[in-house]
This record gives sequence, C-alpha cells and structure tokens, in this order.
Amino acid sequence: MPAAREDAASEYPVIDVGPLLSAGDPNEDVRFILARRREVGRALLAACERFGFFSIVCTIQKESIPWADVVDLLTLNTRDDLPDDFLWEYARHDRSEGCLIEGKDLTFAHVDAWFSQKQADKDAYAMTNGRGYQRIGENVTNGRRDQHEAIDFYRPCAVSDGGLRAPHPYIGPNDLNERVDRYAKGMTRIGKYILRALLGAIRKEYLHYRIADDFTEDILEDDIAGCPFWILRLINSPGCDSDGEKTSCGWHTDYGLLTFIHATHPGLQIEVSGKIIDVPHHPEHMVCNVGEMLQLFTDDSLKATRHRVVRKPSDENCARPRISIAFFYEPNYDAVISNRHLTDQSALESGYSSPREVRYADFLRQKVATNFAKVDEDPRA
Ligand SMILES: O=C(O)CCC(=O)C(=O)O
Ligand SMILES: [Fe+2]
Repeated sequence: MPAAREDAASEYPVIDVGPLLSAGDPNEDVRFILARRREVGRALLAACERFGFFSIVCTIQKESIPWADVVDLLTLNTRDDLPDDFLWEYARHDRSEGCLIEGKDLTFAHVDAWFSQKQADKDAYAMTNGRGYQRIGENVTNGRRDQHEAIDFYRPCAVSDGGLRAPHPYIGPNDLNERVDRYAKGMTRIGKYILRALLGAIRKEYLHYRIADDFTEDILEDDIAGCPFWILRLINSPGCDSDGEKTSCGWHTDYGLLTFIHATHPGLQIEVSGKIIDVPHHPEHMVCNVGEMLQLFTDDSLKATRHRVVRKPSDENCARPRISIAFFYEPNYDAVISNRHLTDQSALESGYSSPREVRYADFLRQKVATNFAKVDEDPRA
C-alpha cells in the first residue's frame, strides 16, 4: 500500500464550504472571493478522488454557522443567482437572541418524536412504491436485514409514468412533510453549489482528460440536474449493548450525485483502498459523499465509496438511538447519465474505459426493488 494511503484516517477531509455559500465581504476585491471559491473546489475534488467522502462546515466571517440555520436561510432566500449574500448578512446579525427563523426547520427532535410513536401508529404509514415507513429489518442490504427503521420521502411530483415519482407518503397529522420540503429546498441549493465548485475544479485541473465542449459549471443545470430528484430518508438506528456491534445499514454505495448526512451519533464507516475508516463524528458537521451517478458522469474519477453504519459498544452513548437525516441529491428523474462529458483519455486508449449510460429513473427503480428484496425470515416475526 502506498505510504500516502497509510494515514488516510487522520487525513479524512473536513472542508469549509462557507465561501461557496456566501459572496463574502462586499468591500473585498472580487478576485479574492473567486480565488477562495476555487480553493474550496480543489479541496472538494481532492476529497472526492481520494475518499469519495468528506465533512462540510460553513464558516462566514470567522463564525461557524450551524447547518440548521444555513439550510433555513437558503430556504428563505428566493434568489436563484450566485453569489448569495444572505449568510453574510446573517453572520453580521446579533444572534444572541437565537435563530432568526420561525422554527420551521427539520431537527433531530422532530424525527425522534415521529419514531417515538406506538408501533401500530407508525405501521399505518407503511411503505408503498418505495416511499413511507419501514420497520426495523425491512430494509435489506446484501441479503441481510438492516437494524434500523426509516421513512423515505421523495421529491413531490405528479405520477406520470407509473414509476417511483409520487407525492409524499401520508405520514400522519403533523408538519413533518412541510419541514422535509423546506429542508430539501435548502439542501438542494447546497448540493448545487458544491457540484458547481467540483465541476469548475475538474475543468481547471483535468488536463489529461478529454473534456466535452459543453462541460461547463452550467452543464448540470438543465437536462442532467436542472430539476433534481431527491430522496430524504429519516433513519432511527437502535443503540447497542456491551454484547457487540449492531449493523444499522450494511455495506453499499449511494445511487445519485451527492448524499448529505446529518446524524446524532457516530457509526458511519467507509472503505478506502481496502482500509475501513471510522468517519469522525461531530454534531455540527454534515457528511457528504459521492453517488454512483456522479462517479459515472466523471468516468470514475470521483468515487462512490462503499460505506455502512454500525453501532459499536466502544462509541460514546452507544446505547442511545442514532437519528440520521440523509438527503440524496439526485439527477433529474428522467436524466440519461453518461460518461461522455469527461473521459479519461489514457483509460480509453488502453481499453479500461468505454461509453456507458443509464437512465436514472430505471437505475433507481432497480435499486429500490433490491433494497426491499425478500429474505427468508419474516421481518415482523
Ligand atoms: O444513517 C446514515 O448515517 C447513513 C445511511 C446511509 O448510508 C444510506 O441511507 O444510504
Ligand atoms: Fe448510504
């Protein structure tokens, strides 16, 4: 194993994406602002190539802004253009009186409250067509039952093709649907800023690649991810006792462009160059990882890394349930994703790369079908 890989765990990247989300000081020379953004793009690219995973923080005006506030502020701001000066204004504001928002954000407490209902009440919203509530053991990875319960929400769209698109599942008389929609709106923006920074870095750095003429920072805006599908998955993983580990979610890769995970406790592990790394947990960090569609789009240069979630007796508060909010930023539902925009020239010449394409909706449907595949025992037994 190359020496550079040996201390991979200690080099797990934590990236400040503040410069992408805020224009910064209006009095500052715009060249410095752009240079800072390019630097973030390069850091994101290096992280995606080497780990396929990284954690993000948002610092504005030397202050670390909690993700709940970032997401809420991006949701409130209806401007579509970049740069966005909203967060800069927020950081200048006296926040001693608390959050500016009227409490519409999606918090762990909301998720916990939903899962704390009686089993029969949750079962009333059981999953249909990929959306809705799943009991512990109903989600299956690699033929094994995952030890978590979850609710899946999909981007609300009209059902037009008999596919997985549909309105939200009905999940009971509370405002979780509304909170999910708001969270998704803010997270979609964050996903878009990060993807743009990544594509910009690729164009500058990938001199050894064949880059299609239409490959610009805007390429994802229309047919590929102009109207991105999303899945928001609320997950409750029971704690473990001193008897041993509990696999909340088995080894897998994610399907789409980028995944964002915000969780109450540690448990996420990734496999990098054959080594298993515990993703450092920090309550203010959001974990981000590359999905299979982004790996395909970049001709495998960005990695959809295998990961799992395991509750370990050695982790702090291991007996407590772990709540996670996983936001999957996906391509347009109907997008056809191919590797034609970015081709590793040497891999093409040596026969390691060939043209590939998939229709995202077909890919997703097939993946969802596998996730809830039958196993021998009855999950409700
Ligand atoms: O619960 C988590 O932290 C992540 C779960 C996960 O990897 C997934 O749902 O794809
Ligand atoms: Fe995942």
